[in-house]
Amino acid sequence: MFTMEKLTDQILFDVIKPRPKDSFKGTFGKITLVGGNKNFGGAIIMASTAAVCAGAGLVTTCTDPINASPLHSQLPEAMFADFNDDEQVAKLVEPATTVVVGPGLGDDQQSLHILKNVFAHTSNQQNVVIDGSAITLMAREGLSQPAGNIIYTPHQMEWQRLSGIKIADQSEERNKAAQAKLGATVVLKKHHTEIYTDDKVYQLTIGTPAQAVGGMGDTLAGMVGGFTAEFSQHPLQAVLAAVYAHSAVAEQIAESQYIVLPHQISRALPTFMKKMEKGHDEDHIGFLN
Ligand SMILES: NC(=O)C1=CN([C@@H]2O[C@H](COP(=O)(O)OP(=O)(O)OC[C@H]3O[C@@H](n4cnc5c(N)ncnc54)[C@H](O)[C@@H]3O)[C@@H](O)[C@H]2O)[C@@H](O)CC1
Ligand SMILES: Nc1ncnc2c1ncn2[C@@H]1O[C@H](COP(=O)(O)OP(=O)(O)O)[C@@H](O)[C@H]1O
Ligand SMILES: [Mg+2]
Repeated sequence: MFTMEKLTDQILFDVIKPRPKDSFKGTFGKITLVGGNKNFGGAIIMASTAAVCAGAGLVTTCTDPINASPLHSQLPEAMFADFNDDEQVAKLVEPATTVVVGPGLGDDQQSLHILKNVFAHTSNQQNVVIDGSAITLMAREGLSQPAGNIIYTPHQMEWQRLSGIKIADQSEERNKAAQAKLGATVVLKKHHTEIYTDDKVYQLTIGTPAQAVGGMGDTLAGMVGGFTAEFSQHPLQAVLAAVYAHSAVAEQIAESQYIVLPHQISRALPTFMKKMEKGHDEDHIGFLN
């Protein structure tokens, strides 16, 4: 059987490198995020903020039009599209390095229609991060997995819905078997998140209950999206680094705060990543200091 490999900060140094001088925004990937219905606009805004702050080159957010102004007031770097416009969404999904679908999408008929449209336009060259409502809808409606390098980011209940394994029965063996059936990467979120891949199972050994705040997973989905778009040569490493960085930054913030607001992680990322690009030689004790 597989033994879990514990993730260390080495994954950050492996993935986060100085940017090449001869580069432009296109070098760092295009990401299209789809989600945020009338009630859950915050979820897709948090995911988009994470993607921008993680360094994705071009970020487009497909969401309910009611969220356009809040999105732009929080995050002028992101472009907006109406998620009800099937043709426009298709045009934004097709060329993306990474697609993130699900944060705040909701689970009604409109949400399902939007999800099916996204799934119809992904391709195998892309990373497709499937989170939140998109996982719940896939499970409920029995949707087939779309084309792409698929990365699911379920919490334990979403994983129960998708895999059929009850939370109490979610052992490493059962989870691995379910992952193999899907042929996708599964980031099973909980205290000490586990990442199931074709070859190995990884475990996060950092992270804090100060992260138990709504929007924390939406932020992770945006970071996973941002990292896979930006560090697209090594998508699996990028996923692992995003998961590690998310909790490493949270732990630092939690040293002086009782809870961590998800957007604070995103806003701390540019400074955090600057420290990481210098590699192991530098004194990196206290990532945010
Ligand atoms: N500001 C916003 O707009 C927010 C929107 N959100 C969106 O709301 C939608 C529904 O997601 P939810 O996760 O809230 O609801 P779900 O109904 O999908 O999952 C929550 C249920 O799962 C159970 N559960 C068991 N183990 C759990 C675990 N380890 N972590 C979390 N829940 C666990 C909970 O008790 C609860 O019954 C998603 O699209 C999500 O992205 C949430 O992210 C909250 C913030
Ligand atoms: N007690 C905890 N310890 C460590 N991490 C936690 C804890 N509680 C929640 N988290 C993290 O917070 C995130 C919650 O994700 P999720 O439930 O999808 O949130 P949301 O959908 O509200 O954004 C996951 O990354 C999870 O690992
Ligand atoms: Mg979630």
